[in-house]
Amino acid sequence: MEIDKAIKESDDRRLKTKYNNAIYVIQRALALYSIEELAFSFNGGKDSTVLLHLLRAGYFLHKGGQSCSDRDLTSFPIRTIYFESSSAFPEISSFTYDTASSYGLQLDSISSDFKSGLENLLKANPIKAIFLGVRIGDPTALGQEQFSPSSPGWPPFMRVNPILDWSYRDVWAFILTCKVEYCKLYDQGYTSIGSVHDTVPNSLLCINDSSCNKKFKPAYLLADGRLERAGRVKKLSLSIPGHFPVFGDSPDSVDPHKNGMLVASVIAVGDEILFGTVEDQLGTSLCRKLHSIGWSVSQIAIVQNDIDSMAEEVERHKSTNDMVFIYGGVGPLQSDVTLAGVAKAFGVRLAPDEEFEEYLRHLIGNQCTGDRNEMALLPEGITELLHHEKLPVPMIKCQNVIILVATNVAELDKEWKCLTELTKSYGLFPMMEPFVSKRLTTNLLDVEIAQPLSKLCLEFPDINIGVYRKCRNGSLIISFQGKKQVRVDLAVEALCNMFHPRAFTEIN
Ligand SMILES: Cc1cc2nc3c(=O)[nH]c(=O)nc-3n(C[C@H](O)[C@H](O)[C@H](O)COP(=O)(O)O)c2cc1C
Ligand SMILES: Nc1ncnc2c1ncn2[C@@H]1O[C@H](COP(=O)(O)OP(=O)(O)OP(=O)(O)O)[C@@H](O)[C@H]1O
Ligand SMILES: [Mg+2]
Repeated sequence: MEIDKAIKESDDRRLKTKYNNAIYVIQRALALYSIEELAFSFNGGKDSTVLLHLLRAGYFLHKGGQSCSDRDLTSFPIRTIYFESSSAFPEISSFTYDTASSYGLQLDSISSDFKSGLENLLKANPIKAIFLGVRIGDPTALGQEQFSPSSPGWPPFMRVNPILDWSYRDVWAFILTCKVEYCKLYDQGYTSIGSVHDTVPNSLLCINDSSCNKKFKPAYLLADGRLERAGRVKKLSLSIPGHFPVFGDSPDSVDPHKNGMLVASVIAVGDEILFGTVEDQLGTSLCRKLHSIGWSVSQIAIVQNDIDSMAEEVERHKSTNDMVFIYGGVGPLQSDVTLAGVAKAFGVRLAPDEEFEEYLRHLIGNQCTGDRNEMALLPEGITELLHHEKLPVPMIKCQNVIILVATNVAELDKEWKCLTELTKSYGLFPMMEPFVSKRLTTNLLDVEIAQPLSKLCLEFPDINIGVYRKCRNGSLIISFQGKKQVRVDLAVEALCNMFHPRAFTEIN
């Protein structure tokens, strides 16, 4: 069997381990179910292409056919299902059909949606388990194991995921080592393929030539596999945390989300802040930075070094804010609970991350007394590492939660600069229209201005009007913050018109 031979002859130890594990899962499935009870979900994508070859190898080895050649396997007995769609790329469809015919697959093309297609399939056939090319990191892989029953509400079958623990790099290592054919779209910059409506070439592979024509490098050259879905076109939607809207023009409500405003929150982690031993300066600095890119901040929370408290806080913040920034509690100490708290909030495990381990290897070399693998544990399937050449360790992004490693303001300044540069290249989060502000000072009493200000707030819901004083008996300072200069000016003018001409003085 050529595949098995190619892997055995390769000196890529990691690939051999991944291959052996996948073959083990396939052989378990072949032992547990009869051939008629199994199906393979194939759609011509790179992951299902890898799975096809693993299944052929696994079936072969299961049959004890070590000495057979590829050509002996002219037909493959596991029923193959393809959910055909009119919005699939023609290259994907034709690759699927061509591959099916080259490898003698019994292809069932299903033109209904996944759920009803599966219902009919299961009614008409004794199928009990379906092989899928799902990998950790795919949005649909959350919470799945190598054998996972279908979700509630889906027809009952076992999902078998032999390549669940494979990374993007592993997939390409397999394809290139075994020299198997793949859909040509992957040579044109596509790195993960959905429908024609939601997939474009991955801009991280773009090469601009002298004639300004866009060209793309092949998918296997993508350096950071976590960004394989960067070519999936995002569906913008208002009011959903983590989904970034385009800034709206007509603010008409006090809810910042409804105003098209993006809202962040900040979580500081550390008993030392709560003991009062250490003064938190990063929170204030971060608010200022977020404000400078037009984001509003809903809350700064300080959390003790405790996984459950951390998880509860993250869970609350991530569902009500577009972005959550966390600092503190990252490292190898027993008090460093941030990553475990984030993993718990998302309901995923902490798992060793090969790439993060590589960073640690460079950073701490042989000084590590514990298992570096254990130190490189990150929330599984939801983590992106945000590398920047100026940072020794990447920042960590888990969906709409960004974990910063800064421990003081100077480090935060540097990290923020890197973050905004990365944002410009990869669109981590949008830079919004900056706020404009005006401040007035007055010797009027708070009881005198309380009512007029309440009225003003109702009249200008798009302007944040705040009042504070620097000492109990000092003058009042009134601040106006908004996105449109003309609205801020109008609010200021409206307030001034309610009192005598010299009641307010503008300050910087
Ligand atoms: C054979 C098969 C079985 C599936 N089983 C489930 C399931 O049990 N639960 C579920 O939520 N989605 C299931 N899905 C849907 C996938 O999780 C996912 O939505 C789909 O593969 C790709 O989705 P997209 O085209 O919306 O990106 C299944 C899909 C296929 C092809
Ligand atoms: N239309 C479909 N028909 C049959 N199986 C499908 C279909 N869409 C998805 N699948 C199954 O779900 C798996 C995961 O889909 P996913 O899109 O993540 O991977 P892929 O299509 O193989 O590769 P890529 O990530 O490059 O698109 C596939 O490997 C395949 O097993
Ligand atoms: Mg796909």
